Amino acid sequence: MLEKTSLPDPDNAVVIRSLGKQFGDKIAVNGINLTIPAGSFYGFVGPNGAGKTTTMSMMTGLLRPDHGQVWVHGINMWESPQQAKSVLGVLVDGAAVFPRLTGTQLITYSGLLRGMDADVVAERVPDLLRVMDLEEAANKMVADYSAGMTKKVSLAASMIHSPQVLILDEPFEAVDPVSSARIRAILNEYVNSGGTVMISSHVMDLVERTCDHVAVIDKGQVLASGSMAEVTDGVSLEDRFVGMVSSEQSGEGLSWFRT
Ligand SMILES: Nc1ncnc2c1ncn2[C@@H]1O[C@H](COP(=O)(O)OP(=O)(O)OP(=O)(O)O)[C@@H](O)[C@H]1O
Repeated sequence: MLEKTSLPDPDNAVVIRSLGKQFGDKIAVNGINLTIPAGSFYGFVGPNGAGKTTTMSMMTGLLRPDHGQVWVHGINMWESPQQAKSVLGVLVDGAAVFPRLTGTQLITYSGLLRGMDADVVAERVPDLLRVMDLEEAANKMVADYSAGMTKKVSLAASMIHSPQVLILDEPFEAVDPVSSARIRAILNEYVNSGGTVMISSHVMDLVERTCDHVAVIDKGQVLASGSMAEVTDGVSLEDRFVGMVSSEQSGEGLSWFRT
């Protein structure tokens, strides 16, 4: 179910063609093609080390690909990075969080660095702190936040400028179920209003319930992509995922791990 190569269409939120990255001998991403339709809630799944973070880092201009191209709403990421990045909100593993800022400062500076009007930023910051349930921690340093709180403040920072496309690497990891449900409701509203969201996750049930499109990758290659119905083809995403990925992997149990 690999997608056909086509010219980038600005109506698509993101188009990726032949994207590749190698670290030493390790081919992390091996010629990925993906098309993310505008207005879709797109899940990106794959086992540990499959190449999700590397792909998302290249899609968002944080990591230069060895080869291949990325267009965001028709703008070439690596030819016009500033223009392409202006339509993106990004949460990617390993990106700097500036732990000595407070939550309020982190979200505020994210908006100001995006060139937003200070009054608009000041209006939006309390809204974001409220929906992320971070009001009480607003004036604490991010260094003192829990893992889930850090995830939520980073997510708020990625949303402050109301971008056209959100690329979120594991946005719900370590986030409690109440916050997770609230954030998903906000992202759903955003998608219903025409925004595009791509999330990576290991929680198949969450991806199946939340996303309308999905891509499965393993060993740096796309195994399947398309609408959720096309990819799952009548079985659960978890069964489909395990079926696809385990047929690629071999391995026996631990014969010595017994009581
Ligand atoms: N900076 C780096 N230097 C060397 N190898 C790297 C680097 N970044 C990633 N890799 C390797 O590239 C492969 C893909 O890693 P990546 O982080 O993209 O996977 P992932 O799908 O996001 O995994 P996970 O689900 O565990 O977060 C892995 O084998 C990883 O060890």
